Amino acid sequence: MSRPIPCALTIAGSDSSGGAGIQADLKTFQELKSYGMSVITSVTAQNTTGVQGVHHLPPVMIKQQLEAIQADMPLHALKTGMIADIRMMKVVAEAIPYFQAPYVMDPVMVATSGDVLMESEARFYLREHLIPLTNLVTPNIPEAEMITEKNIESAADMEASAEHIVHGFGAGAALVKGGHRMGEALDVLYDGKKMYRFTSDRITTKNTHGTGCTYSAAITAYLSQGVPLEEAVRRAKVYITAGIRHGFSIGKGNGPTNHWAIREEGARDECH
Ligand SMILES: Nc1ncnc2c1ncn2[C@@H]1O[C@H](COP(=O)(O)OP(=O)(O)OP(=O)(O)O)[C@@H](O)[C@H]1O
Ligand SMILES: Cc1ncc(COP(=O)(O)O)c(N)n1
Repeated sequence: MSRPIPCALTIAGSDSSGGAGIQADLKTFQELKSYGMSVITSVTAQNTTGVQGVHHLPPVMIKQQLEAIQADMPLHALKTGMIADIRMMKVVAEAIPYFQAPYVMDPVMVATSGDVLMESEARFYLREHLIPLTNLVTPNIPEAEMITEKNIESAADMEASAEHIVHGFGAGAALVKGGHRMGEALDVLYDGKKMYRFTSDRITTKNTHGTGCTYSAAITAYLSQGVPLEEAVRRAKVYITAGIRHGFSIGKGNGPTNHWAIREEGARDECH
């Protein structure tokens, strides 16, 4: 019998410049050979310099998109990115259990440019109602600090934060990303039993628009193919590191990562 086609879904905002959000996720799914689907939460007018405008879709339209997929499409893993307010989060929280597929949450709060992408009071809803539904949450350091209300200054603090997100808030696993620290690019994964560290050399570049979206989309793609969590993160780290290394100097601000970079680099394993 032939294997089913791996199907992955992103529930996120649209980035008109194509480097982050829905566009980054679909490019990543495609590159990693999972069939990509999308539920759009908000449309942003955005480029490499920042976010110029945001239009939120009515929650009923988000619900309709989710129902359209539930009614007809197979699904093997899903992720969420930008979900700006509580009304949208409620619709998503109701839908997730019906998919019965691994759920990866990128808790998008603020863009690289500093623009706010989630209402501040929504973070409590996200923490109480969405995090317990996840198989994996992928906060960067400021997001992990926001969730746990504790400062992170060291690698040990990152590990404590990942444990807190799992045991304190009910995430299936937590990947705390160190892109915002100096030194090597260290991420820590805690799966409820074991702690793992993933590191790569820090690349000097300003082209990091969409790194978090792309990384979580790569993890989702691998999970949709049945790859176990730790291995999915390991492979996704290789993918995002290549993407950052070959990022595009386009636009006047922070350029996007390169979603096909892994083809240039081959399967070189760059993370340890
Ligand atoms: N300059 C860099 N060199 C190498 N790896 C990096 C660099 N910046 C970020 N990373 C890696 O990219 C991945 C995304 O991490 P990051 O902390 O940037 O997420 P994020 O802040 O959510 O991303 P975004 O920029 O989309 O908000 C992590 O694996 C991180 O270690
Ligand atoms: C629609 C959308 N979703 C997510 C991000 C975060 O990505 P980044 O932090 O790299 O700007 C973004 N800028 N836009």
